Amino acid sequence: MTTRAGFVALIGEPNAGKSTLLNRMVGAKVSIVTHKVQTTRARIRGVAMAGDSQIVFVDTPGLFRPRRRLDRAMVAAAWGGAADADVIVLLIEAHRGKTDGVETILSTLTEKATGRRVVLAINKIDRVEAPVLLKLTEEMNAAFPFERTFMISAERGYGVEDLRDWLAAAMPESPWLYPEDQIADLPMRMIAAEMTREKLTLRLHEELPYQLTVETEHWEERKDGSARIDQVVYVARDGHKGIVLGKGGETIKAVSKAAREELEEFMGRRVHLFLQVKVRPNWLEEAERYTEMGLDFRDGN
Ligand SMILES: Nc1nc2c(ncn2[C@@H]2O[C@H](COP(=O)(O)OP(=O)(O)OP(=O)(O)O)[C@@H](O)[C@H]2O)c(=O)[nH]1
Repeated sequence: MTTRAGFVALIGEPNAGKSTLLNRMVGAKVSIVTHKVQTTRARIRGVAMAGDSQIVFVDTPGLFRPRRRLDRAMVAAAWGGAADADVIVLLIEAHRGKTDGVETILSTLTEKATGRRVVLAINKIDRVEAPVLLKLTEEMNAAFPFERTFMISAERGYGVEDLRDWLAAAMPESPWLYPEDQIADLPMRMIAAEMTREKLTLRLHEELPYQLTVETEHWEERKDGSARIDQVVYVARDGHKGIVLGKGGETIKAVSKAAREELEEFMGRRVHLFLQVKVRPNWLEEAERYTEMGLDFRDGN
């Protein structure tokens, strides 16, 4: 079996129907959760399986309305995400047509996405007559060389399968990027890890050890409707462990409580959060240090 896997950046103005479309392509559970993510930080919005292809949809938070400095950084990151994607899908609304917002996106695409695979999806076709749709298609294709144009109604499901199948075939040959049994809760796992990381940052400020990462290792749905979440905070050195734990475990306890409260609010149910701090040295850096000392670490000398 030849498997395919890759990244798709779904871009468009707010309200274009991105969440609705993802719902259709990925499955309700994931998108309901990720709808709120639009305004947060997680990059992966959902993973769709189609035949032997795995399509990973990446988020473009705050792409077109940069207000504050943070937003501008996010826009840059979002474009980074779009530019790295195997395919970019621009979603527009049939009845609103080529708005100012769409024109801004088109000029950014022209500037940053030349040579990329970009397709157009005109959504909400249930709201317009055929001639309007044809005129819009012409107008859009005159403005940018889209590889394909899809006409869809995300809400009613028209044309969504065609788009998904096309994307599936457009993915590069590759092993799957995520194990199938993790796909459903992958975005939630990442969001949960981000929340803990944010609480650590808030608490430690500049003391926050570099190379600190948070991973959600285990996620268990309990019969009583609550979730048990186990996370590991990885630090690069033993000394960093003490900083994260704090005196008598004070810091990690406060972080855990704050993260749990935010998760409970986000998920609308009870959460049991367990944090562990582990040292995971940066092997590459270690290897380089050894190499500098004349030892070839990688050969096991
Ligand atoms: N008529 C019609 N309405 C649609 C269609 N697809 C989405 N909508 C509606 O458009 C609105 C916006 O859809 P969302 O999926 O929330 O849009 P979004 O792009 O994710 O919005 P943001 O999260 O704000 O960026 C909702 O009220 C949807 O019900 C469609 O095919 N036809």
